[in-house]
Amino acid sequence: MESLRGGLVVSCQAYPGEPMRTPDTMCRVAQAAARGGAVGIRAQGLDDVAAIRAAVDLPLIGLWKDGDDDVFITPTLEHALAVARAGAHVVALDGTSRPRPDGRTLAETITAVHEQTTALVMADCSTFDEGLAAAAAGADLVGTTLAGYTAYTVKGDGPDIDLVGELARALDVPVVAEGRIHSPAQAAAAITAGAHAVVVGTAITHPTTITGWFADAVNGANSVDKDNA
Ligand SMILES: CC(=O)N[C@H](C=O)[C@@H](O)[C@H](O)[C@H](O)COP(=O)(O)O
Repeated sequence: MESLRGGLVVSCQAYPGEPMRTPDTMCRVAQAAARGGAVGIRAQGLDDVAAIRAAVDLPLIGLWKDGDDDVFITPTLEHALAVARAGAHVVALDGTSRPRPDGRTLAETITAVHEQTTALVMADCSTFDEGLAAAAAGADLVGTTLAGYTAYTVKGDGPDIDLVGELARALDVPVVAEGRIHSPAQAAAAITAGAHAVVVGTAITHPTTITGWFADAVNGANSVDKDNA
């Protein structure tokens, strides 16, 4: 936990069907992030977690996205235990108040992870109240990961820095800023707002999206040129 303080965690994830979705590729992306100054890695899936744990000597936040339910980030206790056994130092799981597929409460899930593994738990939340509830349920870290990704939250273009600040002021446990942090300035703003650590994924590790940002800009400039011609 202390080694994450004030630092950058890089989320290394590829999505189903994408060309980079292999554990070896994600492992190399994580190694590259480590060279760039990441203090931690966040990774999805048991194979990626195991591969990165073996190859990268940094704190590892693991998760397992599974299922079609609203709760899809490490949705059940069995998923959480598997992520811990794959080698994650921290298990990230859905920290919202929505019903979980296995019927367990968040508190029951966190307690069982603590009892059965040595892993810490990061609760991925979407609102201030969920952050408070997750800390009360025993989460070791509270993340803003799901802000804008639940039916009752609004997805802005950028990160929810206000939520980061509100949670950091209210909680004793570390708050992790995560979600739509797309620039170094936004990452710095999250730390200034009180985040213990900042997680950046897409803007560092998802070339398809980054390429799209540049392609859109170039295409936009092309049409302005044509309008002016
Ligand atoms: C909502 C959800 O499923 N978030 C996932 C959580 O692990 C990932 O898809 C994100 O890439 C990650 O949170 C990092 O965020 P960003 O890629 O915006 O920097």
